[in-house]
Amino acid sequence: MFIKENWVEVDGITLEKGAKAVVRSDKNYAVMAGPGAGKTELLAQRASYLLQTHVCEYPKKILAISFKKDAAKNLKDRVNLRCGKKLGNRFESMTYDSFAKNLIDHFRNALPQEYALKKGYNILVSLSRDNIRDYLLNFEGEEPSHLKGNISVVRQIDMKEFWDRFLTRQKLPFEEPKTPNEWLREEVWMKLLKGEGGFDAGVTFPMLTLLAEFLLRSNPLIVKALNMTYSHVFLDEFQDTTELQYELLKTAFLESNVIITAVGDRKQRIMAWAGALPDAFKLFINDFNACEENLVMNHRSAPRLIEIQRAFAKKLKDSETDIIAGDKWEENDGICEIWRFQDFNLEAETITATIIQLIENEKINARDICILVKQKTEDYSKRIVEELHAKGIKARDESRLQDLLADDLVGFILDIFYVSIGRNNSKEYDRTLNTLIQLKGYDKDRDLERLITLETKLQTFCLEIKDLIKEAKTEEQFKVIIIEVINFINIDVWKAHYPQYKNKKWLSELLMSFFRQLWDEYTKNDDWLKAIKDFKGENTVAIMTIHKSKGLEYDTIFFVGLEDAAFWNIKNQEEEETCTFFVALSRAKTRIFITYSGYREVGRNFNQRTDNVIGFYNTLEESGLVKICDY
Ligand SMILES: Nc1ncnc2c1ncn2[C@@H]1O[C@H](COP(=O)(O)OP(=O)(O)OP(=O)(O)O)[C@@H](O)[C@H]1O
Repeated sequence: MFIKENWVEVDGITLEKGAKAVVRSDKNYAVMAGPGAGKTELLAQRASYLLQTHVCEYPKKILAISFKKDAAKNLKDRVNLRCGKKLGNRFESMTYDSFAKNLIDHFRNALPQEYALKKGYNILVSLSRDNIRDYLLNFEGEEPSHLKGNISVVRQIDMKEFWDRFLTRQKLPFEEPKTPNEWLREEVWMKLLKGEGGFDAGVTFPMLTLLAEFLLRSNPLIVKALNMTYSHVFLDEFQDTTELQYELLKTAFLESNVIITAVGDRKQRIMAWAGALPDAFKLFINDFNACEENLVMNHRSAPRLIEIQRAFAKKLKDSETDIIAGDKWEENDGICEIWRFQDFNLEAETITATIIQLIENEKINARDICILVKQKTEDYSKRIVEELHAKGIKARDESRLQDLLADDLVGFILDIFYVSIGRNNSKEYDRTLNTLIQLKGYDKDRDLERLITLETKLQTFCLEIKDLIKEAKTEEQFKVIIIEVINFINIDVWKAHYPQYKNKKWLSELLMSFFRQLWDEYTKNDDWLKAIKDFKGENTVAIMTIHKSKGLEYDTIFFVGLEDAAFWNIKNQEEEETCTFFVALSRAKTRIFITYSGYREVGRNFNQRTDNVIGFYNTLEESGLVKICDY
């Protein structure tokens, strides 16, 4: 244990002055900092400080809430790295969605009777709007009197708008409905909660967030329990907080002693379409009486790239101007080029040739290269992927696998596989053993005998399945191995530690999806080691949308298709689209290549234009730091 005064940053990291103050603070803080400022590192150091000095006193915990599963996992991993798994056990990192879901799953029975959610409910990703339409067409119940018995009024409601916005617009409980929309909202909610009227019982995450907020508001004892569990709360990417999420946070923590640290960057607010508040920081500072801190470092990008980011920050009327690059860079480091092509075949060939050159000559790992698109990954990257594959370079759309790869159980099973195929002197082995120790609740200093027994068990099991893995040539045999692993790890213990695995349906879908992906890789490679590496995406160029790239960083970024069709809504939401492009720009450490192709088979007209995105080109060119190449 450290005395507060003696604590210094862990692992040789030096934080800038403002960040140091936040790490040691006992006040609510809003930390606003640009890309690469080290917001994740700040949170990891703060967690280490709080846990190592016992400011977060045992058995209290720290709760960290992020938007994406991989961000939550990255933060958890970073904390474990900085202060060890034992202290890291008291750091819970989850997404907003899982925070709401955990509350509901733990306390479902405490929901007011009429809002009781059926056990085994589904999570609805998108509404079956057709379901609502069918429901209305077949409606035989008592029609609302104020609609004068005319259900056709309700049938005219814009279902998309209804589903996207209206369904979760208002806090629970419902008031007496006054309009067709309000009547339909209550009908749909009730049917979904109970799984009646042709609907399966299910809710969307925004509905779950509303329910969780209502649950807390109706049960002060649960709020008290939360406040007794957590002494500190961290909120990542705070600029993207939605109104529903913010209300949940307020109900949970506003009247408590919990100390909140919210970090984010207004310039990276790209979730307005999903309901992000216009200025979440301002609300937080007022409501929670939070102090403000602005960070000035950019540890990620080379100086010339920071300069270009600054031009876009200005466009976004961001006050911060003097961002400082890390000291590993020379003043003139950083490459930004605009590549203009007549057609997308040449674009694919040029990108591929450059990637080969980067890998072979510059020794950049394929994993440190990313192809970014605004949307429709397949449409914009298909030709490039074909070209890369033809040249023997792996590339894949990461979006589908992001959640799977961030899952603890999937990671653990993969590690066991890796160890079993003979890699027992590896970090994977240490990780597997440490996880088992943690799940069993053993103490490394006191439970020596138990530790030896556990390690022997692990080694024996890995030897047993080693032969099974070697012989597995069919899908059935592979399935048997997965079942063996699941039996070995005792899924009930996992469920006790990680509540998300209590949901049977979700768990079986997760395992199925993992099973299919890994088997698919094996059939392609006929080699388990390669299959595991490919599954993890090692030596693979990543392809994703800007939204999926949030929080990530790559040595080199290829942004494909700075064209009107990609930013089709820019006229209506210029600020949000600028933020989105800003996120793309700021993922690059060393280089970013931005492409335009006169002909590309996307959109209505395959001749691509740049009239609406011309402002982006102008800002890039005016920076004087961008080279333009015509092919
Ligand atoms: N104090 C520090 N000293 C040196 N490197 C750092 C420091 N803090 C962070 N880094 C490194 O800088 C990079 C960016 O850090 P991080 O991802 O935490 O930034 P961020 O503020 O979350 O960025 P973004 O908002 O763009 O996602 C990472 O590679 C990280 O390891």
